[in-house]
Amino acid sequence: MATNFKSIPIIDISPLLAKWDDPNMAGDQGVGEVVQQLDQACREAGFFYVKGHGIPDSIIKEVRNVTHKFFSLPYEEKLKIKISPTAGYRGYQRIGENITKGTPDMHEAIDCYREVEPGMFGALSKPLEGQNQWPINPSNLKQLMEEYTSICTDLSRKIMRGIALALGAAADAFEGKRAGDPFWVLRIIGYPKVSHANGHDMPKNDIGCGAHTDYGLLTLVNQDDDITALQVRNKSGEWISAPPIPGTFVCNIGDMLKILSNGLYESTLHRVINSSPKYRVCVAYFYETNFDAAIEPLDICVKRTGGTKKFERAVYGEHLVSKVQTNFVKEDELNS
Ligand SMILES: N=C(N)NCCCC[C@H](N)C(=O)O
Ligand SMILES: O=C(O)CCC(=O)C(=O)O
Ligand SMILES: [Fe+2]
Repeated sequence: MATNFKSIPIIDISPLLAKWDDPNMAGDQGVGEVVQQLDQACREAGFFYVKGHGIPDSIIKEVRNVTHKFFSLPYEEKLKIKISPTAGYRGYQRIGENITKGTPDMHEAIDCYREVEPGMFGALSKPLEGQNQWPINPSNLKQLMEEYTSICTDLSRKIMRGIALALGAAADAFEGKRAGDPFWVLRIIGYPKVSHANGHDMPKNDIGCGAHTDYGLLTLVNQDDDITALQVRNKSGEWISAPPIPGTFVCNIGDMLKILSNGLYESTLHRVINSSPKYRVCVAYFYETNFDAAIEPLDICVKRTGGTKKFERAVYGEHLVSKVQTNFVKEDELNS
């Protein structure tokens, strides 16, 4: 259950990474300390920073650099990889195209998903079938993002082992049928700088991304290191900033982990407001369960929360598809 946290904890996960594959990891003192910190962060905020993750700073920065380059291209250029339902909802969306709780978000983005081959999960995965649409410019964007995705997948799998232990489950609780073959989402996002019409601050809407929760297990946020824009809601409704801390990722838990933990951990509401005079980018990687996993509270978590299941079983792929299909639908279309 979220608390009235005022800041977001920083966790050095290097002891966990050193032992993630060791059958005796649960008994290791260093791992134990990381697990305890993960548990506290997930209970109190649902958000934490990780350092000691081992991913070279050069890759993290290059990912943001190419993102800046792509978004600075002319509009016609970006539209060459335009998102559409027939492209499996993959590709470029212009500012205001993504909608959160009925309001257009002031961001542009490239949405990428793990490849879904025709018929892979039957009707369930049909809307997302297709391959990612990559721009020709910057020429290294595709290769870099693919490499980055695979690095983030490995890192997330290891962090999830720590989170499994934090819940009192076996280290491999999120492998096998739950998340042994994890789905992933990558969002390459750009938030325009605050606009100054007629010398006044008159942004059409200042919300870069409206309040939402993420859909899966764990999100890794790689944000520009000089702009504070991401905000996280605490229990009393205050918005707590998650300022960039160089060398770290901001991590947060998603809806599937809320269900698995039977509410011991919550997927915390967050939003983005870029009120700086600079264009901001963020590359958000989402580590998810297996696409067709039927997710329900873990027995150990049900026990620890009084013996009653608080959530119905949910199929991750259904949750994702229903979100994706409404993210681009305008209010008037919804009501008609
Ligand atoms: N895959 C994830 N988590 N994407 C986050 C986007 C959140 C905004 C979206 N319009 C929404 O309302 O969910
Ligand atoms: O831009 C950010 O810092 C976070 C973006 C986000 O929350 C999302 O895309 O789900
Ligand atoms: Fe998010």
